[in-house]
Amino acid sequence: MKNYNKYKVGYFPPDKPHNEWVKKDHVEKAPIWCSVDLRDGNQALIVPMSLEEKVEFFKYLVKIGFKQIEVGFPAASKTEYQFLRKLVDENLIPDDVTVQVLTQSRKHIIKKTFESLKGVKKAIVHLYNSTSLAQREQVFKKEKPEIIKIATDGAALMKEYAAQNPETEFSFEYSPESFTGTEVDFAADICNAVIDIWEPTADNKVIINLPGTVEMSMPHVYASQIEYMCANLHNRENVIVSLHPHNDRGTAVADAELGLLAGGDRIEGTLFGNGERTGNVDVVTLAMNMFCHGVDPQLDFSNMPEVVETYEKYTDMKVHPRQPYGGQLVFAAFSGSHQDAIAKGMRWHKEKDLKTWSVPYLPLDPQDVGREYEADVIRINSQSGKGGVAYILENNFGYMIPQQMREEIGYMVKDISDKEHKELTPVEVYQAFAREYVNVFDPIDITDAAFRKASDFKANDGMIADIKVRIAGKVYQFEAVGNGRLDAISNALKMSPYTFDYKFITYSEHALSSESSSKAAAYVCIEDKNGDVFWGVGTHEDIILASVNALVSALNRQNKKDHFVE
Ligand SMILES: CC(=O)SCCNC(=O)CCNC(=O)[C@H](O)C(C)(C)COP(=O)(O)OP(=O)(O)OC[C@H]1O[C@@H](n2cnc3c(N)ncnc32)[C@H](O)[C@@H]1OP(=O)(O)O
Ligand SMILES: CC(C)C(=O)C(=O)O
Ligand SMILES: [Mg+2]
Repeated sequence: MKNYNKYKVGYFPPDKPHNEWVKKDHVEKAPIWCSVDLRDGNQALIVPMSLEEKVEFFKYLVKIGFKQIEVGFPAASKTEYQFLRKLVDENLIPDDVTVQVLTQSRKHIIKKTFESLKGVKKAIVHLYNSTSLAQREQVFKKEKPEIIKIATDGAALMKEYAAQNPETEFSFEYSPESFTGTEVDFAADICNAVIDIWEPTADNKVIINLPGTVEMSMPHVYASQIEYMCANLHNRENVIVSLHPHNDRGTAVADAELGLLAGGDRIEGTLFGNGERTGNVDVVTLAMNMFCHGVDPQLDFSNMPEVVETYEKYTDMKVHPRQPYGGQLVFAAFSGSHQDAIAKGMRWHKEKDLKTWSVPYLPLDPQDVGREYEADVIRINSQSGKGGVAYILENNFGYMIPQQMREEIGYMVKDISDKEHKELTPVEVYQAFAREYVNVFDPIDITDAAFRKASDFKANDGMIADIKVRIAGKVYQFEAVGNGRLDAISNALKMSPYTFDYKFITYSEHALSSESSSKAAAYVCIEDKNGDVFWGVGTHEDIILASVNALVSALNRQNKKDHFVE
């Protein structure tokens, strides 16, 4: 590709990173979560949310469990301002939730921001100014001390306004915006200058937010920057280090996870990663990654379909079908070997009554996020296999297909999908199976069967079958003896003028639990003299008649109509 040499690394990692965090292998506790859906997410929408939409989305974020929510940039627009006023005036902010607002470090904007907060019980005021080399040179055209002054002037002003509004419990947050393109020692200097003005205490900590405003490096570099900041911030014990990764390189989640290992305490992100350009870090993925490591994320995504629906409704964005945890297809297995392993894994878990989850190919139990095994997991197309088809027939329709029969049904079903070039629904799978194997009564149909004990028969369970059978349109009556009812029927059928060349290979039966509790299903396999096998399935309220139907189905599959042409 041309022009690669137009680019160079634009970040400044610490000279001697300790990278101690590498020794940890997972995030051990939930961070403080702050949703920025209503601010960073909203400012990136083609049409930002209306006031009513923001109110509804706010309520939903509260329902999920966010305790800190950045509700907007009140100085930006009337809607933003009025939205905050509505939350305050109509008492819509629960006592355990703190709203956060963003402000540039400019006098009139800070003033307006504090006005918008009048009467609120608790609030985080979030101040930012850009600190990167590129922004200093190209946008602000200022040297480092002047950039520090922008931050400290704003910080001092915020302290004044807060003092004038003692009815509100204010917390302060500062972001060296464009942190990832800022020399780490300068980032520490500017943050420390702000911290020194705010003088945090154990009762009133400040938040230093270190944004990956533009994601510029590999995640371990961002984490080493976070480690450096944690080691060099003044009054660290009274500072909450917050991370705000964006996803320009597609690794925001990794930035956040490694950043937490490196000392971060708090995460700012959005549902499904909505936000500027490629988005903010996806809080759903982050939280669910913790969940799948056995850590309570302190956010509730147990009804993921509802989360997706709500997100799509208010942002007018779509959740990608392969979006981790939330996408429509993230639990779906179309391919045969995956289906086989999942079906066996699910059975294993059920039989062993396991308390921890380890089903192959399913890192998460779909039911834990409100998804269903039947509809979401095993799906059938031309890549599917016998295990998947058998799973569908058993779990959706109650047919426990014998092992030896599965491969034949698997190929029959996937051939249909291949020919029609489409996914088959469970009902279509069942219909194909039923059409081909179950109660096939043409050209042979036993219309009447009666049994009586054969008193002179040597075997204890000797039976006589008296059957009426229609074969290719003609009706016959035969009577024969056998060592059981099915054997007697088979022998009676062999009395017909047509040659039926077969021997029994296998027979099995079970109650059909899902279709009807009073029905039974029977499976018969017969083999001709060439070694070709024919399966048939029978269902009936009477288990004996189910087995008769299975035999007749197998015979009909062996002997098509042309067999009976005289
Ligand atoms: C990474 C982020 O997401 S940061 C948040 C970004 N979000 C938004 O900007 C959405 C809301 N913003 C707005 O509605 C508007 O930008 C407002 C109302 C805040 C300000 O509007 P305006 O003053 O008309 O315009 P604008 O934001 O372009 O201001 C640019 C000026 O502010 C300065 N400026 C920009 N950001 C900051 C900052 N954080 N602190 C101090 N000054 C700043 C610029 O250097 C520029 O200065 P100049 O006038 O001397 O050239
Ligand atoms: C305002 C800041 C925190 C921001 O959104 C960013 O840097 O991405
Ligand atoms: Mg951002």
